[in-house]
Amino acid sequence: MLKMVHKITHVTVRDVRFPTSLEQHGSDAMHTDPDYSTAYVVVHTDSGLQGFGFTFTLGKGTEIVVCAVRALAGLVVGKSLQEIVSDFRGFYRLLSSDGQMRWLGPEKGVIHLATAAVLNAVWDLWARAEEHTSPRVFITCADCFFCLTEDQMLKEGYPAYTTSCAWIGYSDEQLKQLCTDALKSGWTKFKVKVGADLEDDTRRCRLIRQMIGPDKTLMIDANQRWDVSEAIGWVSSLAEFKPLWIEEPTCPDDILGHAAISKALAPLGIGVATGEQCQNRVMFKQFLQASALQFVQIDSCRLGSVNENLAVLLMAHKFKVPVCPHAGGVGLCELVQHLILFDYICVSGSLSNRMCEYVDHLHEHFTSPVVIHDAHYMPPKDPGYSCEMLESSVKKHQYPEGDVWKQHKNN
Ligand SMILES: C[C@H](O)[C@@H](O)CC(=O)C(=O)O
Ligand SMILES: [Mg+2]
Repeated sequence: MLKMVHKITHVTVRDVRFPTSLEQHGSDAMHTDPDYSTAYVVVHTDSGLQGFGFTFTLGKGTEIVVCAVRALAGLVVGKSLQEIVSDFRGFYRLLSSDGQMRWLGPEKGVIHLATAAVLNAVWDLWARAEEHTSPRVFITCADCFFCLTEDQMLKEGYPAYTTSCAWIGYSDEQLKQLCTDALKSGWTKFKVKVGADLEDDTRRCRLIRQMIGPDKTLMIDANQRWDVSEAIGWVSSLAEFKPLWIEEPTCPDDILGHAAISKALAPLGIGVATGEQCQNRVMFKQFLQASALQFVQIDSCRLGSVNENLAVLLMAHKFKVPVCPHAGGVGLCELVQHLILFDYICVSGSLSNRMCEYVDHLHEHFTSPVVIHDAHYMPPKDPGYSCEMLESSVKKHQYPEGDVWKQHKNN
């Protein structure tokens, strides 16, 4: 129950970019020079309470999302938090179904990323107003509270896998060193980027499988590089390394293509995972209906914030398909940990074949960074949705005027 009304007075948005491409962090077969970035939103209220939110992008293009957030801001200013949360579905529709702006989507692309950024900030505001972490707010909303599973999360955390060892632009030496370090820190599940060159993929997968041994888990991620038949052939060639899944084997919109790949790879024991570029819940519904994926990868900033992610969690549960969220980028781990805890505590109650991605970059820029212990996400403790960035980091990385970018231009 909200103690105050919290009327939204204005919304600010900034283009914040990190030059991750310089060291090839985040690189894959399709995104060879990603600069991890956010369109960073602050929702200001008359009570002084603020909500922080963002969506994730790869550098160029963030300015377009910033424009879209500005266009949506008019729908938010003047509303009170109380009004919003008493009909959150109505508020979601207001943002996603504006008579003129919905032509830009609907519920896909830049306008949907902007919707996610604004709604993430509103969820953060709500959780702060309730002085809870977001899972607690979701749990309250869902009217369910399973002490056992919650206690287990507090003690053990939620299982994670790492993608940080094997970005496609990393050398074999780097891969070996990072994998050695990760094994020492207790990681048991590893994702390798593939898809540009089969010989390289074979060498890198062999290297990592040799290092982690036969019992640890390996996943591969092609980031949409192939067509359907190429995907089947390429992944079959890598089957000897026993990947649990092939992620984004082909165009993320090709639902029937994913179904064909799933069918072809099932006898090899390899599942298909996708979702980080799945536009909305309607597409997820069809992926599930067509048995086109075996692992659902929700994304806290691609879908329309918590609202749409909750819908996908429920559908995945109905279809008995495990959810293994996409995270990483900048801030995605911070947000998605809330969603996955909610999924375990209130929806699935299962850890079977489930794990959340973790990427070890840029957490130091957040006021409440994720806590990883023994390859598990430990539940967040600070009130909010963990979206707030350090003001000093925002100023330094704001594009193009931040010191980091001024310096970059001069080099
Ligand atoms: C461009 C991003 O780094 C992308 O490669 C991330 C991704 O596919 C993943 O984390 O999975
Ligand atoms: Mg991926």
